Amino acid sequence: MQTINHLNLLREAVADLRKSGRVALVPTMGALHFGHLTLMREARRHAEHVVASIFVNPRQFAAGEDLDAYPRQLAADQTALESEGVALLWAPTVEEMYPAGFATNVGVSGVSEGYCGAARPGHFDGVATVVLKLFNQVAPDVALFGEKDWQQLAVIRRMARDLDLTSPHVDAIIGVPTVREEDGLARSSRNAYLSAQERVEAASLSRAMRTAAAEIAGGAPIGEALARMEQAVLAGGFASVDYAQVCDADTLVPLATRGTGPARLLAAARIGKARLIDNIDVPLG
Ligand SMILES: Nc1ncnc2c1ncn2[C@@H]1O[C@H](COP(=O)(O)OP(=O)(O)OP(=O)(O)O)[C@@H](O)[C@H]1O
Ligand SMILES: CC(C)(CO)[C@@H](O)C(=O)[O-]
Ligand code: BAL
Repeated sequence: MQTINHLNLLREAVADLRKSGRVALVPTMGALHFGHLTLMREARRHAEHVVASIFVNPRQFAAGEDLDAYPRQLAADQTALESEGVALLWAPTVEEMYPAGFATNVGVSGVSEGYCGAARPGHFDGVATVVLKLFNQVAPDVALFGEKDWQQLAVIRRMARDLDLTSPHVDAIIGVPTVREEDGLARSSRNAYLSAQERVEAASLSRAMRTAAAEIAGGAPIGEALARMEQAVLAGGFASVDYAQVCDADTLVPLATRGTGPARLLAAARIGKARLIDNIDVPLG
């Protein structure tokens, strides 16, 4: 596996790969875990060559967030990617991604607003800007993202439709189901912030979400099920719940009552130094 830090070298290397097949892009911020590696494996089912990127994107961290503390472990990540058969790692510096004078911002209205967009001002502009740059830099045939970041996936899909990011750039944005620990906790680089006790308590989020989704599917009023869920998450050891909401799975418009289309329960909650997010399907009753 080649690790590349300069855009001109990236373009040459990707052009070489393209001679012998399709290229899949898997963008990450590093500190790789089994969720990421699942994305790499899935990518290999869609293309002959996998390009992974590792870039801790300053523009998607709001003021006062964990940009400096975010785990960085390039050598271990390289070993893991190599063993997954990744062809090329794109690991630009901040200066390479955002040269002096950089002045463009990509904003996606609607789906970016609310939920994590409300709690993290500017976050999804930062995500959309860097993902559009990554698409232009790599020009992949397909790109893969995790459903763990459901709102992020909705933002990227909206941007791809709106900005005509179709072949030969990106003709497929593929969402990969959330990979979980045995106790249900969604795998996340930020789980590394948890103490041993917080790690045990953190499972209460997905547990309470499963209960709420089942209650709603069984006919319970959404507001009441969410109120019980919040109580359970706080009793389980979380300090606060940023949001807990049932919404239309595609548009993310909040639902007060369960309709007939796909619905998703989205939540974010804080425990210790970590702010964890999760989402699950709300099945039709
Ligand atoms: N548990 C998981 N299952 C499936 N995909 C995942 C999982 N965790 C992360 N991903 C996906 O991997 C890609 C890179 O994510 P990222 O590097 O931010 O990792 P992360 O674990 O989500 O970190 P963070 O703690 O910052 O949320 C994203 O598309 C994300 O949705
Ligand atoms: C998509 C992404 C790599 C953009 O920086 C990031 O938001 C992430 O890791 O989910
Ligand atoms: N996994 C989403 C990236 C972020 O939280 O900034």
